Amino acid sequence: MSDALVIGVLALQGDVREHLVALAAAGAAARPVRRPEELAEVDGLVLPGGESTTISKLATLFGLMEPLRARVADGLPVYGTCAGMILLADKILDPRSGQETIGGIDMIVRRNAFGRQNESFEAALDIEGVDGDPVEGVFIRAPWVESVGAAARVLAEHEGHIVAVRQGNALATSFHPELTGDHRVHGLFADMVRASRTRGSL
Ligand SMILES: NC(=O)CC[C@H](N)C(=O)O
Repeated sequence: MSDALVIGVLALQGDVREHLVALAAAGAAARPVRRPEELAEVDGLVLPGGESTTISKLATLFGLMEPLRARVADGLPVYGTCAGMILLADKILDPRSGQETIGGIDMIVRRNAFGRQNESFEAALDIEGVDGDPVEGVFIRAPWVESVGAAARVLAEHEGHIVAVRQGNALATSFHPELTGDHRVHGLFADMVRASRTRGSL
């Protein structure tokens, strides 16, 4: 494997390109992931925003669901935004019938909890692990986290609702930092990937 930090973006549906740009700005070699062979080559993976039911159906169709579960269970650093957060939840409160998740974070997520598309909003958030000014969070039909298990750490809340969580190598946010040009959250994730790779090579 090369020295560059390779971070993939699951590219089945959703705002893939914006994450590729944000990851490159955070110093990673960013590439789309559509096939199991591509998944095998990355040091970390972003699950983008989009429609979680569509992404999960396509992941099953493309033969990616089981490899994704296996790699995440094996400690692959992974970052899910919005629909990606839903995919990382061990449990969804209101799943569509047949909706599956990858899992990885012991949390219960409520889909569309912050309302519909036309109720989208931005909010300034203090996020543990991100220094400096608050991060401008963009919420689009966003989920929130109803509750987390003992192993999961809450990194940010908005109006009393949990909107950022980390458990081990898995990070999830209800909002979309890839849409603002502020790449500090992607930088936090790149640091997680770097740390995990260093540990792995010791
Ligand atoms: N912006 C988003 O990713 C929306 C997520 C969408 N509401 C879902 O359930 O997947």
